[in-house]
Amino acid sequence: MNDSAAPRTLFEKIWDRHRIIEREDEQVLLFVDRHFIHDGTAPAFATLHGRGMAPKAPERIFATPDHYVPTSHRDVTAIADPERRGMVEALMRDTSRHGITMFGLDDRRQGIVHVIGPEEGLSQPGMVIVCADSHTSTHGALGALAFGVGMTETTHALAHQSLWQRKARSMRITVDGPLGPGVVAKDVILAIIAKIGTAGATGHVVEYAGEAITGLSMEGRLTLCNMSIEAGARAGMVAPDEVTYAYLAGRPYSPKGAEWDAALAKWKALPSDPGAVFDTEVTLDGRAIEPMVTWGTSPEDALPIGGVVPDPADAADAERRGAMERALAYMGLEPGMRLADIPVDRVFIGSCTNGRIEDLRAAAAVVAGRRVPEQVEAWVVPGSGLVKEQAEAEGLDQVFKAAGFQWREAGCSMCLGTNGEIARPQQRCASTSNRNFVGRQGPGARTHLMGPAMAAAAAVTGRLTDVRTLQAGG
Ligand SMILES: CC(C)[C@H](C(=O)O)[C@@H](O)C(=O)O
Ligand code: SF4
Repeated sequence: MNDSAAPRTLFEKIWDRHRIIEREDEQVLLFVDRHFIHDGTAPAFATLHGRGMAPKAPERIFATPDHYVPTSHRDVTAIADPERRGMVEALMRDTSRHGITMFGLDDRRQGIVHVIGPEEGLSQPGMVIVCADSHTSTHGALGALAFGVGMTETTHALAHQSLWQRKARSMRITVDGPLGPGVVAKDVILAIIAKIGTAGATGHVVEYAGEAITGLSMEGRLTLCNMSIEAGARAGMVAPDEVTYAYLAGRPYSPKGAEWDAALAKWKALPSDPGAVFDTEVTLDGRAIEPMVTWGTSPEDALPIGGVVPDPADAADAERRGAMERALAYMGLEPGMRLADIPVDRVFIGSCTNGRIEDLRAAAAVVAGRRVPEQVEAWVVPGSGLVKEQAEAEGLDQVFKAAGFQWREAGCSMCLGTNGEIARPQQRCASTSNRNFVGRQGPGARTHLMGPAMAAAAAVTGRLTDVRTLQAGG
């Protein structure tokens, strides 16, 4: 406990509460409240078993298969590729051997690990949360310190329910508001990364603040924190507030009754104190943010949809010019082309960035009464089985299917394509995921990142489109 009077940040408060011991080299052993695992975690269990060890606190570990699962069916034994089937089966074996809660393919709660943690109420304010996955930053939206770890650290976390960490620097990104009509969390985070770059937050834990942030729903905050890692941050977080508490109330693993009241009292003490000092401060004007799309092969290659493909000749230096030239060659784009003239072949609405119910509602609102042109293949992949169920209860699946979309089962799917669901070489995909790297959605596949309503607009027009032109007409 640290009761010192010096004002502290949210990050510092969580850090102080979880320190066990500190080494001479300043590494701190941190207690881990929650450990999420997915179907890529088998190597950590293999190491553990090789040493004759077992997880220390199986009740703090929660598992779901997401990266290797098909979204065309739910039958593990029918996964044709033996390696992919093996990854899912390994998770089933490892979790059942150690009594770890598993949301398997036969469970309606299965889904992308970063969707189901918040959805189940497992991710809570003030927690330290880890997972062998870079987008663990997502859970910071609840006011937790959540970060991705490698396989060695995962093994350590399984064995000891703690982790050696060096304290990161703190950064506050303040986005003043309000946001304009049609501008969503995805646009905010793409605008932030376009401004500070993919290394802009390296070595930092980011706290997002300002009217544009506090005005976001919990789902918007999850989208925002999800992509913190694309700015190089160790973690991203939003201070817990009434939005957070309303989201968590009544979720399956949220505290109940007197425990809820006690938790709430603790959570309310978490937000950064007035006068708390951050190592780095960044400010953006939320009113100036417009619907964004990426044109290149890095999340920082993002521009407002009203813009044109940039000219490498205008680059600040030779290195940037080279990178832009390579990106444009890969993307098959010419400088000066209007972004809104770029045709798409595929549309992917899903992922841990934008596969939640509000994302599907926003997309369906644009799709309703419209049709996907024949040459476009459009998919909706709900982030979890419960998101899918909710969407179906609201009739959203019918809206998508009537427009010509495929309505799929939950998983990572085309975000990364480790389950085999990829775009073909040179196919251009409007995608609500978080990475547009070379080959990310398949060898030679070209990814344009954007928000869910923007992806829906691309689906029904067959090209990148300013969604506001469709929304204005109702
Ligand atoms: C497979 C996994 C380790 C990886 C990650 O760490 O993020 C994946 O989820 C991704 O999005 O690229
Ligand atoms: S949806 Fe994409 S970004 Fe998220 S965990 Fe899966 S592969 Fe990674």
